[in-house]
Amino acid sequence: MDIDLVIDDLVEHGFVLVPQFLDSTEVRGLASAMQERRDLFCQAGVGRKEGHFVVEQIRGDHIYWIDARDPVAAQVLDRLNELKQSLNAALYLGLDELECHFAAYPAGSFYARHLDQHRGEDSRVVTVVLYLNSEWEEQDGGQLRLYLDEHRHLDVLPEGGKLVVFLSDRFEHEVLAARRERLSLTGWFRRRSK
Ligand SMILES: O=C(O)CCC(=O)C(=O)O
Ligand SMILES: [Fe+2]
Repeated sequence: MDIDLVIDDLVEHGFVLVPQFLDSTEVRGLASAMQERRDLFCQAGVGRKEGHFVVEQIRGDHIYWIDARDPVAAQVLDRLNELKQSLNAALYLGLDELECHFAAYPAGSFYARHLDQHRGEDSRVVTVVLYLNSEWEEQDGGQLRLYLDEHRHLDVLPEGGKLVVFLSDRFEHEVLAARRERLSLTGWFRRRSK
């Protein structure tokens, strides 16, 4: 990964794809570590605090919040934190904490169009999504649909090892239904609270 190119792309477009952030061995390792914890996954909800509900018509994934010290994810968290340092050095974003979870979308489930920033709260600055699906084909579906503007969208196939980075307040996006279980690690670099 050429970090300077990644940052140039992010500055120019507000998003960037890194097709091989992890190699296939790393993807399999992380996916099986994730599967070992499947009993601990909870159905994801929408909204925060009192306004937090499970609504399968909006999102059908199951998630597991990753502790920053969790050895299972140590290597990948190190890599993501390197990316954060570079983003801060180049763009003065003041990114601090990385909040992240594993997500498993059962076949047929999806996440309707949304923005990642919670209403009235702008601490999520940059979204990162890392896919953990070995041998994913076009016909498996499950694309991340990123709405670039009113007229254009980009469909990203959730192929293992691919990282998508985008500005959290800029792009509405959705996850299309897949024909197989779809695995990922999703995170947000948050801004230091003032
Ligand atoms: O898995 C993806 O491609 C995106 C997930 C997402 O939008 C989210 O968790 O907020
Ligand atoms: Fe999202």
